[in-house]
Amino acid sequence: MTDFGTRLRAAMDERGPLCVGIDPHAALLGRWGLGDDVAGLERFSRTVVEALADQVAVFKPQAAFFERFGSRGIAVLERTVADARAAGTLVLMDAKRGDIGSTMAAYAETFLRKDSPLFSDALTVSPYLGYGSLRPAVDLARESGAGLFVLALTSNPEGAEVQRAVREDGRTIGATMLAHLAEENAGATPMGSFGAVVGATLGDLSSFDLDINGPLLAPGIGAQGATPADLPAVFGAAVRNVVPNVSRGVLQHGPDTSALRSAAAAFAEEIRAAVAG
Ligand SMILES: O=c1ccn([C@@H]2O[C@H](COP(=O)(O)O)[C@@H](O)[C@H]2O)c(=O)[nH]1
Repeated sequence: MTDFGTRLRAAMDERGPLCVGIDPHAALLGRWGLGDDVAGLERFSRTVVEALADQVAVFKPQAAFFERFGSRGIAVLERTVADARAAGTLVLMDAKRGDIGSTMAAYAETFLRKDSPLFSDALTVSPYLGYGSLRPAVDLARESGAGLFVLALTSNPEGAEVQRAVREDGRTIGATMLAHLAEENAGATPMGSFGAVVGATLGDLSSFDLDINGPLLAPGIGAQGATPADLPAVFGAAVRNVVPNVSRGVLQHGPDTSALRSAAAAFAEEIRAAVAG
């Protein structure tokens, strides 16, 4: 399979970079007139995929909202991933896995082994057991043509306590993660498969080197207060590699398919205008 960085760049060029989250919050299920149950979960996820698959580069299912229903929720997640991929849209599984290396290998098998029912084009991972603990996921992603998004500078205010902590060598933890990713992506064209999560909510990030030759997933637009117009100021020259994520900001317009499509199209247009400068 062509590597994830190449497939993502092609999708971004063709459809624009918007990533829509599939986050079936209980409140959203209620707002859509659905039950907070497995049937509601399935209807919600199906509707989002059918409405938006041709319009977005990436879907980002949030695993937590499926896992809370146990094995039947996981089955819905499997079908959602399969439907999205069959429709030609990339799937970034937001499961934020991270553990000691030997356990990380099992998480990697779940989401990054090609014949797994939850195989996804990319996976979010947490490096806070040490970047090296992610090695089994990096290796399997390379083997499978998949990608990773490593939590570097998250969109929530609490993240700063960890990510902006300064190491003995004077670098912050977040900057260190970005440097690891730049190493993974060295020499890749058109860009590498190993991305960073960097919140769109964070204001000026010019003290960080965001030039990792890989994608930057930017959550925080919409419900968390950031807007597409913020992207150039936050990301500077790296804005070309930004994959902006919107979840509730789009999903709140369902279940009406045309309202979902209009909301996604409006975000996509705002992002296009902001990135074009
Ligand atoms: O730093 C991060 C990393 C991940 N997320 C996830 O993105 C979506 C955001 O949802 P909104 O409804 O658009 O706020 C959600 O799944 C988070 O878990 C993040 O927000 N920040």
